[in-house]
Amino acid sequence: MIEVSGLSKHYGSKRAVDDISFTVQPGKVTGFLGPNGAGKSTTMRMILGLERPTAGQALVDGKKYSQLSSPLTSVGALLEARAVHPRRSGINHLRALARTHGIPNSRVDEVIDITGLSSAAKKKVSGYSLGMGQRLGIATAILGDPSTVILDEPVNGLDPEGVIWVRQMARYLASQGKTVFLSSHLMSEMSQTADHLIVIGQGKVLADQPLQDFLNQTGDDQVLVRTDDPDGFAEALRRDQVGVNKQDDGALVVSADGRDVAQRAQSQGVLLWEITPQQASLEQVYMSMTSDSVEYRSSDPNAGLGSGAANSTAGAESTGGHSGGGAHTAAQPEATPTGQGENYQPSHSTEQAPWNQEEK
Ligand SMILES: Nc1ncnc2c1ncn2[C@@H]1O[C@H](COP(=O)(O)OP(=O)(O)OP(=O)(O)O)[C@@H](O)[C@H]1O
Repeated sequence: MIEVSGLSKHYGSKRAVDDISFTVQPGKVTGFLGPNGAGKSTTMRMILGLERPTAGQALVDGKKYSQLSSPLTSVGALLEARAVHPRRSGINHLRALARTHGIPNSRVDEVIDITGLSSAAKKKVSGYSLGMGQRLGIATAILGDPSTVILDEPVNGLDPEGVIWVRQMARYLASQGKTVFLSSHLMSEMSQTADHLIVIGQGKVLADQPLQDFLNQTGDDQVLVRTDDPDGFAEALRRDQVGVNKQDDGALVVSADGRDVAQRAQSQGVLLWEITPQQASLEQVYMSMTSDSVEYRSSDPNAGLGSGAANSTAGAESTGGHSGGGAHTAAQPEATPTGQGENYQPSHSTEQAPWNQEEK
């Protein structure tokens, strides 16, 4: 479990993280969501003892990171900084790390298998693709079979297969009772992975609730209706100043609640044979929630095109980029106490590894 209370981080006058409190529960995937610059990485770095808070504290299983006697077996992390020697092979990187905690080489083989790295394990890390680097990062994070796993933007830049793999891995770890804390600025990804969402914007917590509750925060009521006379009904609605959009298949999406639409249809003598409430997409709810806290905004999608210069104001929803600029790779915090191998207790077998199976 992760407990964050009154946590702040100021860089000069910049409040990167501004008095936030939340708890990340075990047995769930908790998505940590926010636009670029919202404060996600800074928060994660404070949880991992890589950044000193200006105020407040972050505890993992009741202790500050620096107080954990065997960090690798308590909390595993994938951060953005590249912490692997490029000329070292993946397997040697893992073995070296394992030795610091008395973790047997058999566990190294196990995580290589779990993460699908077998064919690349003996190759130098410098030759790894982004996806392979992410797999090695996750192998590093789970090496000590920790009860808490923190992944900062783990799907950034991955191909669809890699994205599905990370998703399955996160869900599997949660199903094993682990605390899984995953950051992303991609709503679509979170909607398929997380059970619980913590949304952050400009260093403040904007929402902390189950995914379903988040989804239920629909803004304006909208219903999809079907009728034999979509054009006539749409015209009548527009005359009454009710917003309506006709879809290619003839369905109408009407900005009103179902009862109102049914009454209007009745008064017009129009037969409706479908009325379906429309749930706002996670994207819509998120965009409206964070619209005031986007640090980098591009109002015109064509802005900068043709100038020959790269547009530096990347939109908050850009899928492949990251304000940090670099690829996300493994960063198990290196400053870890050593020689605590007796704490290592793998809790699960790698047989039938679900993350290596095809998504149904
Ligand atoms: N070392 C630092 N010095 C000064 N400002 C910093 C530093 N680290 C982060 N910031 C600023 O703090 C804010 C939060 O940054 P952070 O990287 O935590 O955001 P984020 O939500 O992880 O964003 P992203 O998705 O772009 O990584 C940003 O405005 C960032 O520019």
